[in-house]
Amino acid sequence: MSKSSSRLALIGMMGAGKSRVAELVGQHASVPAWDLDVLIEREQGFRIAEIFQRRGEAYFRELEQRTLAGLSLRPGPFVLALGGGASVHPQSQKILTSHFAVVWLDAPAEVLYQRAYGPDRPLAARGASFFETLANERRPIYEGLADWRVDVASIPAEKVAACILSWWRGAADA
Ligand SMILES: Nc1ncnc2c1ncn2[C@@H]1O[C@H](COP(=O)(O)OP(=O)(O)O)[C@@H](O)[C@H]1O
Ligand SMILES: O=C(O)C1=C[C@@H](OP(=O)(O)O)[C@@H](O)[C@H](O)C1
Ligand SMILES: [Mg+2]
Repeated sequence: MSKSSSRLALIGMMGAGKSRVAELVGQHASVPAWDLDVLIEREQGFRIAEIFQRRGEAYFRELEQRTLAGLSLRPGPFVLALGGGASVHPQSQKILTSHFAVVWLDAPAEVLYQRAYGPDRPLAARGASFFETLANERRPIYEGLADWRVDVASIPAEKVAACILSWWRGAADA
């Protein structure tokens, strides 16, 4: 791989397992695992749903972009779970393309919705039909950014993490 592969970014729709799998990859590879949403919540002192409610989605998207830009300056190795919408911002796409090995966790929208539905995710709370439309809109973006895609529909998070780690090690050696 021509770009740096010492920073690994997990992208994909809500419910794909990015947060859980990043933790597992971090543990198995003995590298730090960061979660963009957690970093934003810590910095802001509010949960994501509260940030959406108080400041709106556009404000949250700027926070995602700024936080990702900050992380891209940190030396690797580390693994980062993005939020599902964090790879939509054009500036974030540039950062991902130039500073990260990018893995897309993919599954059909129905599967992801079942996993994502709940009060913590304001956009999943808008219902299955909105979720599916959003997933279809974002699909080409994830596809364009990904160095590798993994189908997470019917394999457990532990196995997803093992597959990704093995791919990452291969990418680092390439
Ligand atoms: N491969 C998987 N198979 C089944 N459930 C999973 C898998 N990966 C994650 N989950 C579960 O799905 C939910 C969403 O996972 P999470 O890591 O928060 O996803 P994301 O960060 O992509 O939104 C959690 O309850 C998690 O335990
Ligand atoms: O897809 C999105 O727009 C969002 C995904 C969430 O993260 P996960 O993908 O980790 O659930 C979180 O950033 C926020 O609720 C918005
Ligand atoms: Mg997450």
